[in-house]
Order: sequence, then structure tokens, then C-alpha cells
Amino acid sequence: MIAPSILSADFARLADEAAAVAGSDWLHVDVMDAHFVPNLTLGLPVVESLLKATDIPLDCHLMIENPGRWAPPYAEAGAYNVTIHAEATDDPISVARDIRAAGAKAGLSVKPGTPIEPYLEILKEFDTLLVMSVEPGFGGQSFIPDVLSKARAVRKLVDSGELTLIVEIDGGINTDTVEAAAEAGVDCFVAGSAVYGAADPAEAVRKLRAQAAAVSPHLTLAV
Ligand SMILES: O=C(CO)[C@H](O)[C@H](O)COP(=O)(O)O
Repeated sequence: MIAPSILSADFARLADEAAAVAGSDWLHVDVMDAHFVPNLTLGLPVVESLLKATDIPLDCHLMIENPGRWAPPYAEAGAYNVTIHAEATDDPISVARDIRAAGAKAGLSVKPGTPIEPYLEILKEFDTLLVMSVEPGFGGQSFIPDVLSKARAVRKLVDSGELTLIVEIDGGINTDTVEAAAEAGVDCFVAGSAVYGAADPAEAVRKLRAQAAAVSPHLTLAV
């Protein structure tokens, strides 16, 4: 699955930018609050407008403080998947349950320096794990390969049937890095600059998907 990140799109033309990647599996929406990360992007009103403008399922990645307060409204609005950060809450299970109760899939994200082991027990409460392969906050950064050990660890649990979860990766995914991530067992690849920086974004999506599929050791899991 490929999820273009609109962080690299033209914010004044979001409906057109969504249409430009119409064959994508998900559209990744980076919500940043200038507190949890040192950048500010967009919030619920923009997501509500995007939901009217595209049929691509929205994958909302909340890089915000206090996700317990702010995540459920994204689910109520109609986002397909709502991801919170493990580092942003002491009670990720409650937030996941609230997101699911509000009708969306629930995702957990970990920054590059956050180990996955303390969270393995609670991943059954989530539908997606978003492994950050750059420090959250900005597009166009270089891929951090060390984080692939987290994808591998969770992939093992999925393959053994202990978990049912989409393994997603975000940051620095491009034609040079997508295969390593696919080999590590990633199901869903977020790509910002590699898609919206390309002359033909739809072709960039197709190319990334084909590259990932060619080396993927497993079938994509659909939620
Ligand atoms: O969450 C993000 C940054 O915090 C972005 O989704 C991510 O960085 C995508 O951009 P690129 O593919 O250019 O790295």
C-alpha cells in the first residue's frame, strides 16, 4: 500500500493534489501542533474539507499533544485511520478504544528513538503501527535504516498470528529506500517528497508500489 503524504503537496490546491494521486491506497495527512513537533500544519476543518474532496481513505497522523482530546473527532469526521504518538500520551489504550468507538481504525506511531518492546503488549488494541523513519516534523529528511528492526519485530508477530496489524513506515521513503522497508515486512509506505516532488505523482505511486511488491516477503494485509 502507498500513502502519499500531503505534507509535500501544495496546501492551496489540496483537492487537486489528492486527485493527482487517485490510485493511492491511503492519503496520509500530517497534523502537527507546533508543540509535540516543531512545525504547524493543519487541523480538523481541513480534514473535513478533504473528506468531501476525495474518495481516497484518509490516514491521519496526529503529531500532537493531548491526543485523547483531539483524536476522536478525526474519527467521527470520517478519517479511515487515526494514528496517535506513543510518546504523546500515558494512556494509549483508552485513546485507541475511543478512536475505534468513533468508527475509525486506530494507529500507534513511534519516533525513531522510541523502542517498540514496551508497546508490543498493547498493539492488539491498534490496527496500524506507524514506524517513523525520520524525526517527525518535516518532509524531505533522510531515511533512518535502524528503525527497520522495529518493523521486523512486529512483522514476526503478525506472521505468527499473534497480532493483526498493518505495519506502516513514514519518512524518507523513495525509490532508494522502499525495497529495504518492504523486505523488513512493511505493508504501507508513506511518501511525501518522492511522490509530490515527482513530475508525475501518480506514476511515482505506481513505481513505489511495484518496487515494494517485487521484494515483499508477504502478502499485504487488508484491514
Ligand atoms: O510525518 C512526516 C514528517 O513528520 C511526513 O509524512 C514524512 O516526512 C513524509 O515526507 P518525506 O517522504 O518527504 O520524508
